[in-house]
Amino acid sequence: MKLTIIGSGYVGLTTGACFAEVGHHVVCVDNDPRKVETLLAGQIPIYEPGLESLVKKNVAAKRLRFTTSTEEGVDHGEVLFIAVPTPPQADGSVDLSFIEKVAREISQFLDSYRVIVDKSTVPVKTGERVAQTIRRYAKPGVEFDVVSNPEFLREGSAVADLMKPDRIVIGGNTDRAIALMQKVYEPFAAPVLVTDINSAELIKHAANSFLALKISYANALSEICEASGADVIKVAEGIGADKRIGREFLNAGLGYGGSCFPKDIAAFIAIADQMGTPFTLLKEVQRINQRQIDRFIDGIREALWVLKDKKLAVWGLAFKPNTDDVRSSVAISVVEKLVSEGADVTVYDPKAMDKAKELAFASKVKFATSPLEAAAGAEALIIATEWPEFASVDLSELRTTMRAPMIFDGRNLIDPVAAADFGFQYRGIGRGVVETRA
Ligand SMILES: NC(=O)C1=CN([C@@H]2O[C@H](COP(=O)(O)OP(=O)(O)OC[C@H]3O[C@@H](n4cnc5c(N)ncnc54)[C@H](O)[C@@H]3O)[C@@H](O)[C@H]2O)C=CC1
Ligand SMILES: O=C(O)[C@H]1O[C@H](OP(=O)(O)OP(=O)(O)OC[C@H]2O[C@@H](n3ccc(=O)[nH]c3=O)[C@H](O)[C@@H]2O)[C@H](O)[C@@H](O)[C@@H]1O
Repeated sequence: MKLTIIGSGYVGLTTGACFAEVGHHVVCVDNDPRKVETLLAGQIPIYEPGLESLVKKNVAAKRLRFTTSTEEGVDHGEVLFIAVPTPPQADGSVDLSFIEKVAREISQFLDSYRVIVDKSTVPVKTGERVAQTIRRYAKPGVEFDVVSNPEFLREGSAVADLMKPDRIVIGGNTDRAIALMQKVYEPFAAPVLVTDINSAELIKHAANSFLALKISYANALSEICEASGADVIKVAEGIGADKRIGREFLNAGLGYGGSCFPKDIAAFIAIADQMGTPFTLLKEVQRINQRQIDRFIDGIREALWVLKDKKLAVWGLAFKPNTDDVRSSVAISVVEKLVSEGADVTVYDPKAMDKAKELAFASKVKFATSPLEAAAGAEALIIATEWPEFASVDLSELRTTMRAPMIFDGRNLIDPVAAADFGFQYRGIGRGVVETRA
């Protein structure tokens, strides 16, 4: 099929490449000329495992191309996917101006039937607004349908998630549009759930909120574990073994971050308020998430006594491993907090340093080229992102290079007993303080 993706970021580019991989002919549109130039030059603007080879292969096979022209995209695709940003506003509600703009742009070039699919994460009832906008600006009589097809991929495993999704949700109001959407997804051999548009939109916010709720549940447990001397990892294993609960997303840590959970939970709260059905449970989820980072910083301050002029190493800047994405990264919030209290911070991340260097905090920290270089002379090490490379650092070398042996492990990455054996004082999340045994 001929498909168009409007917005070629983390979601649009990966989706476009995966659609091309299963045989569709895909045009990816982006209104950022620099991004399109980069893509046309054969480079990938983001780090996502497996994406570069997929893009190159499908560009070479002439199933994937890039343009800045929405007109070309509308002309090409029988189905037009919208994958533009839906950022938060100050009050938590979504800024839908990118979606509205694309709807107007599409309507300008619409000559014959198209399915216009919202893949961006949007509040319930956005589809109705998109249809209304296109109807208002398009030529009279031109036919189209609007569909909601939320995306559930995770950064860091986006290609795998797209190629083998748990489910595909198609929210549509006409058989014609739903049939075309089923054809798009046929090659993926995944379970398809067909719903009305409003339900599909709600599924996305409800799914992300539930995952965030699971994380906050684990984080709330971590506090009781610390107070009682229990181990949150064992508790998570114990409850997660029940299939009705499941072990995934019960990892206590610094709280959820990234470009999606914080904004989507705020957006769901805002739309529920607007509907007159306040979702107060989610406000508690947010509160626990904030409390987790505050407690972590309190723990560092309590252990180190004074933060001013302390030489600290921070491992990890990305909001999670296997990505270079630093948007709303909790790791960066931790660094900013330490810097604001006068600490002398050196940071290292395997993939996210270039993106981090573009942010305001960058001028106030030093960037190292390896985990051990970051830790050289440090009076404490803070682990903020659970990159596998950090788990394999030689603890004996780490001990030798640091000035004082303290590890604050915000992601429970290091084995506390091993750390203690090598002479460290170790503080994880929900696992108490383990004193040095060396
Ligand atoms: N990043 C993720 O893991 C996931 C994101 N989502 C949702 O997908 C949407 C997009 O997110 P990302 O891909 O992360 O954002 P992104 O910022 O990486 O990409 C969006 C792209 O849209 C382009 N764009 C903006 N306005 C445009 C226009 N008028 N015409 C053409 N291109 C335009 C931007 O230049 C940018 O390249 C958001 O609603 C997000 O919540 C959903 C699932 C996963
Ligand atoms: O809507 C979205 O954009 C996406 O948001 C999340 O994906 P993503 O943000 O890429 O990453 P996650 O793996 O979900 O992690 C989000 C945050 O939660 C944290 N997390 C995750 C799991 C856990 O057990 N504990 C925990 O603290 C991570 O460190 C990270 O900061 C969802 O998992 C995707 O299904 C969804 O499509």
